[in-house]
Amino acid sequence: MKMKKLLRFIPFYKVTQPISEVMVKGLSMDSRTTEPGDVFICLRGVDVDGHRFAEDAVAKGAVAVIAEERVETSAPVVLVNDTSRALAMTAAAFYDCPTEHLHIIGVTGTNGKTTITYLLDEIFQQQKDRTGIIGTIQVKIDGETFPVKNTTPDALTLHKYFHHMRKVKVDQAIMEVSSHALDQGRVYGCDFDIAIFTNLTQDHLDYHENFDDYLRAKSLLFAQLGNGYNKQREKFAVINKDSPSAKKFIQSTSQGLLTYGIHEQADVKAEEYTMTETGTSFLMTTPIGSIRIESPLMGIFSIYNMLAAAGAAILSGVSLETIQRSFQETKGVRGRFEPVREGQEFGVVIDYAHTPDSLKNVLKTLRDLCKGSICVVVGCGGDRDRSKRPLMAQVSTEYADRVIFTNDNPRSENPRQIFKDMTTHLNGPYSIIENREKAIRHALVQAQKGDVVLIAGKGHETYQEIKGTRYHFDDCEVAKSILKEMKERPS
Ligand SMILES: CC(=O)N[C@H]1[C@@H](OP(=O)(O)OP(=O)(O)OC[C@H]2O[C@@H](n3ccc(=O)[nH]c3=O)[C@H](O)[C@@H]2O)O[C@H](CO)[C@@H](O)[C@@H]1O[C@H](C)C(=O)N[C@@H](C)C(=O)N[C@H](CCC(=O)O)C(=O)O
Ligand SMILES: Nc1ncnc2c1ncn2[C@@H]1O[C@H](COP(=O)(O)OP(=O)(O)OP(=O)(O)O)[C@@H](O)[C@H]1O
Ligand SMILES: N[C@H](CCC[C@H](N)C(=O)O)C(=O)O
Ligand SMILES: [Mg+2]
Repeated sequence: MKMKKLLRFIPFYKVTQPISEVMVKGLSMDSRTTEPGDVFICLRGVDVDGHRFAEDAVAKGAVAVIAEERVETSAPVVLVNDTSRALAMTAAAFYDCPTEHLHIIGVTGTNGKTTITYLLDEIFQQQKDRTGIIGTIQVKIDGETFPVKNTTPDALTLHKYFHHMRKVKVDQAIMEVSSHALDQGRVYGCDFDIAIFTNLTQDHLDYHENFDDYLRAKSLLFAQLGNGYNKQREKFAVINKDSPSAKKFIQSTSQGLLTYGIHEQADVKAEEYTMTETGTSFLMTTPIGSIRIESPLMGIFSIYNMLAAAGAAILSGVSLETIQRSFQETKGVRGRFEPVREGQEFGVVIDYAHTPDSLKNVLKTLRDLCKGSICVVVGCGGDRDRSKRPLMAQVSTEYADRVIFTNDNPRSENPRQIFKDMTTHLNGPYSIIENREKAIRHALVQAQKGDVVLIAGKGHETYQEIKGTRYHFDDCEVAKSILKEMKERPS
């Protein structure tokens, strides 16, 4: 592709050398993986400034550099005012604007994003649509899976996946949009057709300065709705009306609106809901009619997730009967309220709750269902929001009968410091067993008939990151093997 064509969506830029003869084979934002013929884009990162690596990239064969300031290099430099946006715009140009041709649903909010994307995946697959999912667990395009580094990939990787989705004729692209991604412009220029807001509670205050900044980042998805290249299709925001932040999200968009909720007046609403040990039941009222939903998914938070998914599905033309069937047959999502059954007389649940609000929701749900006592095994991630640690610890002692604090992913931090942050002002009994396997074993061995053990925080994760190394660790696998051992050698 000609350099000029690559730059066609960037409204104005300056060049240090003529670029009319420059031919581009690819794009790179990382000098460590730059290949001959690439254009290197210098991003101002959270940790380092990519401008420092322009020369390295050119030495590796980059034919031009896109930067915000002059950099010492023999290759032509294109000067722009914002390289994050330039990355998104050149990625769109290079991959021939895939988002313009795809029907894309974006989901944002503190909790529920992964679950909603999988609920939508199941709904669309009921009607034999081809789907593409991008999110925390993996990228899955028409059944083919790819591992992920981030919940929302950088703009370049994202456009590669969108391009692939277009090639394999995906009907519905469904993706999670994190606040980091919105703040860093990873989805800038993506032409979302539907944007879903789940809820906003505390998380990521290590990255965002305060709650308002976190809210502002999340609301960018709605503020940017309709800014894409395709003006033909109507865009919609799907908003949880029961969230205290609903009004701010509604105000941030000028596009179509569909609301959902349980308590407030909303377009898609759950009424007459009941919970049992086998799931949830409610009457779902919608602009196209009412239908009874029976689902194996547990907890009020699951009803919210179903309402959000139903809202987006209705806007995408799916019938209520298809939605009903899908919610009834759902397999749930890996690591989200996932039961582990090895014939034991007590319940074991694996859940990805790693925020105060999600932990509270899951524990409250268990409290409503469990006749015995509840034991929680939980920790807090290192190099992440420190201020959520005491809150998660407090929720644990408040809603569980037995509390075992253990390692999550300590990352570069000393686990003792994490436990200290969790427990300094904590009332109520708890124990600390640093080794996660030992903590799970302790909880399972102590459990009595009718009790429930909740293993929280890591859900689907298959690793534990300690001091820069990722060791294989899978809560479900560990719990299963201990339960099997207990069955074979009862004490
Ligand atoms: C803190 C954070 O968000 N970091 C993200 C960010 O990286 P960064 O800005 O720190 O990059 P950097 O290391 O400073 O480098 C700046 C630039 O220099 C380049 N570079 C760097 C070194 C070098 O030798 N050569 C070189 O060219 C880099 O490629 C980059 O372009 O941009 C990268 C590309 O998009 C992300 O992969 C990376 O995510 C890291 C791995 C991360 O852990 N992020 C988490 C916090 C995150 O984003 N989480 C959300 C989900 C949260 C949730 O919902 O719970 C997510 O979407 O995953
Ligand atoms: N609607 C909801 N409201 C509150 N908590 C929820 C909701 N849905 C799920 N949860 C809780 O949050 C946990 C994470 O759910 P899920 O993975 O769907 O969220 P996410 O937004 O994708 O999280 P992440 O930001 O880590 O990717 C679940 O395991 C459950 O405990
Ligand atoms: N997307 C979240 C996941 C947290 C999961 C938890 N297990 C942890 O490692 O803190 C984050 O990166 O903050
Ligand atoms: Mg997720």
